[in-house]
Amino acid sequence: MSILEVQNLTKKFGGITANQDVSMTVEKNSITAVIGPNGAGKTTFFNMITGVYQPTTGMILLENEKLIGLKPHEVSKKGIARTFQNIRLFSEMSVLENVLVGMHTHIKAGLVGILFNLPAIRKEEKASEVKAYQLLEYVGLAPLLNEKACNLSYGAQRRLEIARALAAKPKVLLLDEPAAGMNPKETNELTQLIKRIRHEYNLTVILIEHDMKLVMEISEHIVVLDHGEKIAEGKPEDIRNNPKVIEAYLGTGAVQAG
Ligand SMILES: Nc1ncnc2c1ncn2[C@@H]1O[C@H](COP(=O)(O)OP(=O)(O)OP(=O)(O)O)[C@@H](O)[C@H]1O
Repeated sequence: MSILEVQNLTKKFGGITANQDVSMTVEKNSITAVIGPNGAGKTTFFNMITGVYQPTTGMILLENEKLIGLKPHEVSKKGIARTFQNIRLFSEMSVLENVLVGMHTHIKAGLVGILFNLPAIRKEEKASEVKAYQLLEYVGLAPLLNEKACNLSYGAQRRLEIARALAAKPKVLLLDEPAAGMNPKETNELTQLIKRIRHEYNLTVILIEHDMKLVMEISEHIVVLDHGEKIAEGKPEDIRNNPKVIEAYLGTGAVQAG
């Protein structure tokens, strides 16, 4: 059963066509990778799904509901969370506070309740802290809950971003280059974490990633973009041997030459 339908997405920035007529169907509870050379249009594609950019043309449906026209926080409320290529944590805030920020879409307290410190609000805050702590335990960061985010190692910051995204209780989680800058050990831990999250949070995961080992190990479905267009899609074994894909990565003539 599909959860996300992307139909004929095109995005133009003036004379540049960043995405041209890109379609994709994402199965519920699956892991899909979006790959392609630098500048292929991958981040633009994520930005359209998450409401950062509106497509020039095309349609996006989450469980048959249209997402076109929604702002990023509205898309998040519908159930799509993401992490960013360049880590976007609140660096001066604690690890726990960063996760609490991710929960704000689900906290019911109104301004009046917060201002007057009502008991019901205090109870809700306490419950949020417990949930945030559980998420930190899950990603292995509980011992560091009071540490400033900027003091964490690179790999730990990426895991914190994932915990913060999970705090929004998403149905679909988009990860933009989650392994960028990680060493092989951290990448391996991340791979296991993504696999666990998918099962235990009943999530659908879509990731942009340049680390092909991770992509091939983790994905059930791969979509390949080049110059803004989808040039291939399929299972890892099909993509690995697809001449168009090899050519896109290695340059024209590579397939014939190889
Ligand atoms: N806001 C923007 N204004 C103008 N052009 C843009 C904008 N965002 C992206 N582009 C252009 O769209 C094209 C696709 O960029 P995009 O960042 O989506 O590629 P990418 O596949 O994510 O690249 P990378 O792997 O290097 O992150 C590029 O030519 C880029 O310069």
